Amino acid sequence: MNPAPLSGLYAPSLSLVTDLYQLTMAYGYWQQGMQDREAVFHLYFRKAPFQGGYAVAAGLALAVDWMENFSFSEEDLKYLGSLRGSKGAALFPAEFLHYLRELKFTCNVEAIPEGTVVFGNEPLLRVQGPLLQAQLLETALLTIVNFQTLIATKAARIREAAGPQDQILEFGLRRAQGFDGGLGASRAAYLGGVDATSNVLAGQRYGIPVRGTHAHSWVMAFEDEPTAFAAYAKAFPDDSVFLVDTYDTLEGVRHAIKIAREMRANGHELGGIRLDSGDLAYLSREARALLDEAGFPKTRIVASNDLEENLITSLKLQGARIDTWGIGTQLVTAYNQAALGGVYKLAALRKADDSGWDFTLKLSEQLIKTSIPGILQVRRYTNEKGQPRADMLYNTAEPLPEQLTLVDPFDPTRRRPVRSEASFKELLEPVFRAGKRVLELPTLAESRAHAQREVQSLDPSIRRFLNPHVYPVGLEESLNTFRTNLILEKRPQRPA
Ligand SMILES: Nc1ncnc2c1ncn2[C@@H]1O[C@H](COP(=O)(O)OP(=O)(O)OP(=O)(O)O)[C@@H](O)[C@H]1O
Ligand SMILES: O=P(O)(O)OC[C@H]1O[C@H](OP(=O)(O)OP(=O)(O)O)[C@H](O)[C@@H]1O
Ligand SMILES: O=C(O)c1cccnc1
Repeated sequence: MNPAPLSGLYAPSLSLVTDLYQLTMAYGYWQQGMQDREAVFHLYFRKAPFQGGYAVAAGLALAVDWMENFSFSEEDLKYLGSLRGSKGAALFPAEFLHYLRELKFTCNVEAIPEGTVVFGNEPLLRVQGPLLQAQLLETALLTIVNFQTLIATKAARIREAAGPQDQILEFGLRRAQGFDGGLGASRAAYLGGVDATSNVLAGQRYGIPVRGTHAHSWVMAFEDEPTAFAAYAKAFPDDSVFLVDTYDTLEGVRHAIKIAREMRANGHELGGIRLDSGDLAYLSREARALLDEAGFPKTRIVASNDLEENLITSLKLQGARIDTWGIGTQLVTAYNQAALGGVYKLAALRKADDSGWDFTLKLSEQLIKTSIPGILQVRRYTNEKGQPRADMLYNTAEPLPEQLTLVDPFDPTRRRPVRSEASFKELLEPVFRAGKRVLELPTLAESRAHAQREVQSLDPSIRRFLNPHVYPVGLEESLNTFRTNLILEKRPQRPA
């Protein structure tokens, strides 16, 4: 299935999904005659979310869709034309609105494919093109990539805790940040490794398998629990999972077994039971024993109730017999980290006389917040098994030296020479050339499979939740020297 647009929820146009300042800057660039100066921006985050050791890149297909549809409709222009400054004059003059009407997307875009594991400071996207256009992409690209990457990473962590065999169902829509948050979260959660969603729109839109059980209200709507189970089994004789905790969980399991026997007599099998409260370790062990004794060793045990990766890990350590995890709130809201702080920074600007590049840098008191100049590529070095060993950021606008050395940008005394025979791949791939898409996008299921391979290829020390090992991401030495000199040049040198 083709990645369908997020558009549609908020018809008719999405090009106004932006912050006002992007448009005021665009007008200013146009007024200055700078609109077509070639610029390079990088989109990257600084720290992996959840105090983890990695992130799973996500959102590219949605970003591509948004960029392909980038244009201002008559309605958009009418609205922009109606905006007034504080003295009552039009914020944007008619000539500029006309310019926006005619504007065609002509940027070059490179991106790291969805599902790839990524680390702090690595550009997930690189946009090169006319300054005004590249600026106008900022907000939407960040909105898409920050949330998708955050949720895909959370899902990958939940997969890590559950292990490769267990089923993971995403149940979060009711707790999501609005319809769009729910839809986007279901997509990213699937990409990051869940098996199915209860979100029907996400199933329709993205081809994600839809699954579910039933609610307490179903049981409460009948005179007793066995009658409710029997009625559900009648409706879905081969697709029933009974929620057993409405009154008394283990009594509920016995009722489920009673109905499962009747189903079997009619040639059907109970799919599973669901536990949604109480001590899930104890109850799942007891439920497993009751089901096994009664001859239902294949009946699955689903658990839900505010679960997340650390709880799953703990339940497994406690010997829980849960094989299917229903995860809602904690996953779709990325409960313990509200947002990924990805940024979009200008890194190069063609000189006004077109004689070459000016590499640009955003200074900060904190070195981690000081940006990296250049037209960057990410090179991933791998070992003989294809496992990532270290990444190198380098400036593609400058020739690479013969002997490559990775330098830790936060501690230049930490350096690693690169063996000349080391295998590597370049992570940023061309997506748009002069506004035309040149990359065939993988399906969501393909990106999901890629994500699982990628996470598995990481050393367990980087995947663990508690104090993960820091994966080495270095600047190529000449880039690091260039950046340090640029920092020294830009930073005011105040006398002591
Ligand atoms: N064995 C366990 N070890 C650690 N945490 C558990 C265990 N069993 C359940 N939990 C978790 O404890 C948290 C608190 O559960 P809580 O007591 O609020 O729910 P409950 O009262 O059993 O059910 P509810 O309030 O939904 O009816 C939940 O996140 C649940 O997943
Ligand atoms: O706990 P989550 O991970 O968010 O998973 C989704 C929850 O949604 C459902 O119940 P709901 O929360 O509507 O009611 P309940 O808490 O009373 O079971 C379901 O039973 C889960 O408990
Ligand atoms: O199908 C389920 O069991 C389900 C769906 C949404 C939320 N909680 C549970």
